[in-house]
Amino acid sequence: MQQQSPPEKRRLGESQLNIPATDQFLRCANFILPWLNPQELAVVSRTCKTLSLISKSITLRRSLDAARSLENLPIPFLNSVDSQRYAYFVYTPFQIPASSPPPRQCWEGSATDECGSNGADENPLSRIRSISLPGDDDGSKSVPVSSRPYLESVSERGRFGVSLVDEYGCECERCEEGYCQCLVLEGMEEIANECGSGCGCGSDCPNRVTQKGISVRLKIVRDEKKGWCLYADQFIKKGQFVCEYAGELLTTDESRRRQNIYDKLRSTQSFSSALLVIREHLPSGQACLRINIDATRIGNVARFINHSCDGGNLSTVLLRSSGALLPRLCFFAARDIVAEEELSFSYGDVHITDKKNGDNKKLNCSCGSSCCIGTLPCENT
Ligand SMILES: C[S@@+](CC[C@H](N)C(=O)[O-])C[C@H]1O[C@@H](n2cnc3c(N)ncnc32)[C@H](O)[C@@H]1O
Repeated sequence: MQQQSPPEKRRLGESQLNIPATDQFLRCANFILPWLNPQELAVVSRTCKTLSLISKSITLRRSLDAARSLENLPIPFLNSVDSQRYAYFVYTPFQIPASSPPPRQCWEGSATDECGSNGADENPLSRIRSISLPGDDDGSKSVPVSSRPYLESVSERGRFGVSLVDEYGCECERCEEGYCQCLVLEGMEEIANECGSGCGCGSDCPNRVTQKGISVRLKIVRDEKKGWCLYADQFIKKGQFVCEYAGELLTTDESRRRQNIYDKLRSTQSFSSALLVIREHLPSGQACLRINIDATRIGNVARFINHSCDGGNLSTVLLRSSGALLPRLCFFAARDIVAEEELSFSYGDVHITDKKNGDNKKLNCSCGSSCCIGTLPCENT
């Protein structure tokens, strides 16, 4: 009688058993460790030499790209000041709805290629006259927002985008650079516009400058006084798009709740927050709408842009694209910027005057400009 070959299932099982235990261990470690945060990674690395080596290589690769391959170019961390190799946060190139708790995101070298989903996609917003960026203190800083005819849309850029769509948009098959009805939407004169998901044109439309992601070389450099700072790593021409301020969109109640937590954290440990408040003012001058973007836990490289009392070298533009309901805050070069220059903007011009309660909220400013006031701008959120 002819002997039957063993069933397919059994053969697979046998070949799995043939993988040496060390290989299985390494595969497992390489799969799991990129999902860990720095504290968890440190704990794991103390357990054995192999895990220590894997953790070190993950740390090195993380320091080479803060953007986790989610931008067009890698954005490295450089630190000659202390032992911190990188800042840990979940990366999103776009505004996303608030997420509590923050999702896990695979981060080693190439997040999406090697680890599949990057976690942030598990997470399921006129006229503007001022922006406030509460720092580690309890305050926010108001700055005037300039408006210029630049272009964009969040929703088309992928799964992170907030897709609150209206039906406005051009019907051009191919828009001319700088000329399209989208660039001047009626009743939206205070906000810069660009083509977007409500338009007939495609993603290669020349009037969608900010939809193509970060296209200038940037780096994140550690400073003894200011912490991490965003630097230009190439010449950036005046008017060129640099990046948008991406993070979690919060309700005002939630932004106040988080700011209280951040303030407490700052009083007990070295902690940097990046909660930006954008205020829309009525013609009467009264604030009527605010957009709160928190890049502290989930954000992009804009969270590393520090304050400068002289206004800095970046201008902030509130930008709305056709088809997207909410505007986004985008940074453009306010003048020609040379490589190795720190990127900065003014957090505002409101300073704590309350002598009784204000002192513990005041943060020293180290912008180094000739007009430095000595403390970071702030106001109550
Ligand atoms: C949006 S974060 C900027 C990135 C921050 N340096 C970091 O390490 O994450 C804002 C915080 O950076 C620090 N910072 C910003 N501008 C500064 C300045 N001119 N001088 C000193 N610290 C500054 C403050 O701690 C502030 O609360």
